[in-house]
Amino acid sequence: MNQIELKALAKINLGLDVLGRRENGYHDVRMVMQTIYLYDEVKLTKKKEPGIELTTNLGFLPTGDTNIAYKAAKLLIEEFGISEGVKIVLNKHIPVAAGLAGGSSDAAAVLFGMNRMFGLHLQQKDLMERGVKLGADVPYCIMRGTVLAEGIGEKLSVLPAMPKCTVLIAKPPVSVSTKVVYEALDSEEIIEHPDIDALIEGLRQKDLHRISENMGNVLEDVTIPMHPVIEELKQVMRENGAIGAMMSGSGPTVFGLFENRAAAREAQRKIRESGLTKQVYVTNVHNVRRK
Ligand SMILES: C[C@@](CO)(OP(=O)(O)O)[C@H](O)COP(=O)(O)OP(=O)(O)OC[C@H]1O[C@@H](n2ccc(N)nc2=O)[C@H](O)[C@@H]1O
Ligand SMILES: Nc1ncnc2c1ncn2[C@@H]1O[C@H](COP(=O)(O)OP(=O)(O)O)[C@@H](O)[C@H]1O
Repeated sequence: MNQIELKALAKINLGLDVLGRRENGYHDVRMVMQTIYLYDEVKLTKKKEPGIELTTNLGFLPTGDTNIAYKAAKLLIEEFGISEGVKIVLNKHIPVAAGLAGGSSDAAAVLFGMNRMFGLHLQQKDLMERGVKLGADVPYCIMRGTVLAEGIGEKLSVLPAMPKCTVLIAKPPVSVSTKVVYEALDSEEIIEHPDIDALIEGLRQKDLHRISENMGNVLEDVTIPMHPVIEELKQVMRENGAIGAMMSGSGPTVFGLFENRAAAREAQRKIRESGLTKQVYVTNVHNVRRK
C-alpha cells in the first residue's frame, strides 16, 4: 500500500467537567465526547526518499514540525526507524482553534494511516498510547464515537451511542487558546459542575431532550465572558429550534442539537443573517468507531 486517504472527523463535547489541576498544569477532566460528520481530508503517500513533506490548503497553518500531523508522522518514523518518507496532504475543513479537535484528529489520522501503510502492526491501544504524547484529545480521535473521557482526556470508556440528530456548528470569528482557558479556570472557583452522570443516563435512554437538559461545560464560564458572541449564538440557536445549544471544548465554537434538519437549516440562515459569523455548518452525529 503506497497511499491512503482518510477522513479526520471533528468532535463536540456534550459534557465537560474539570475535577482538579495536576502539578504539570494539566487538568483532570470528565468529558462526554461525540464525533460529528465534519472532517478534514488527510492523504498520505509513501516516498522513497526519507523525510516528511506536508502541504495544506490553509496558508496560515505551519507545515513543519509544529504541525501536529507532522509531529505524529515524526514520532512513528523515529520509533520504528522507517527509512522511507511520507507526504501528507491536509485538506482542512474543520475550523482551526475552535474546540473541535481538528489538529488532534489530523494527528490521529496520520497515526492510524501510517500504521497501515507501513505495516507497523500496532493495536488501537498502542496508537492511543502514542497519541496522548501529541495531545490530550488525540486518543479519543483515534477511537471516535460516543465516549466518556477521563484522566487528562486519555482514559476512554465507550458509552451508549448518541441518538441520531442534526448538529449545527457555528464558529465565531474569535480565537481561543485552550491553554489560556484552562489557566484562567484555575483562578476561578467552579460554581456549578455539570451532572455528567445524568447526561450519561440520557444517552442510555436515547432521549435527546434528557441529553440536552444535562449538557454542561465548565469552560463556558471562562470563555463566554471573553467572547459574549458565544452566548448570543447559543441564544439564536435556542430561539430557532435547537433542543440544546452549548460551547464545545475550550471554545469558541457553539453547537446546537436539532431533531429536524430543516429547522437546523433555518437556524443556519438566521445566524448568517445576524452577522455573528459566516462559519455555520449543518452536520450530524457520526457513531462509527475505528476498530
Ligand atoms: C478542551 C478540550 C476538550 O475536549 O478540547 P479543545 O477545546 O482543545 O478542542 C481538551 O481538554 C483539550 O485537549 P487538547 O487540545 O488535545 O489539549 P493539549 O494540546 O494536550 O493541551 C493544550 C493545553 O491545554 C491544557 N490542558 C489540556 C488538557 C487537559 N486535560 N488539561 C489541560 O490543562 C494545558 O494547558 C495544555 O498546555
Ligand atoms: N494540523 C493542524 N490543524 C489545525 N491546527 C493545527 C494543526 N497543527 C498545529 N495546529 C495549531 O494548533 C492550534 C489548535 O488547533 P486545533 O486543533 O484546530 O484547535 P482545538 O484544539 O481548539 O480544536 C492552532 O492554533 C494551530 O496553529
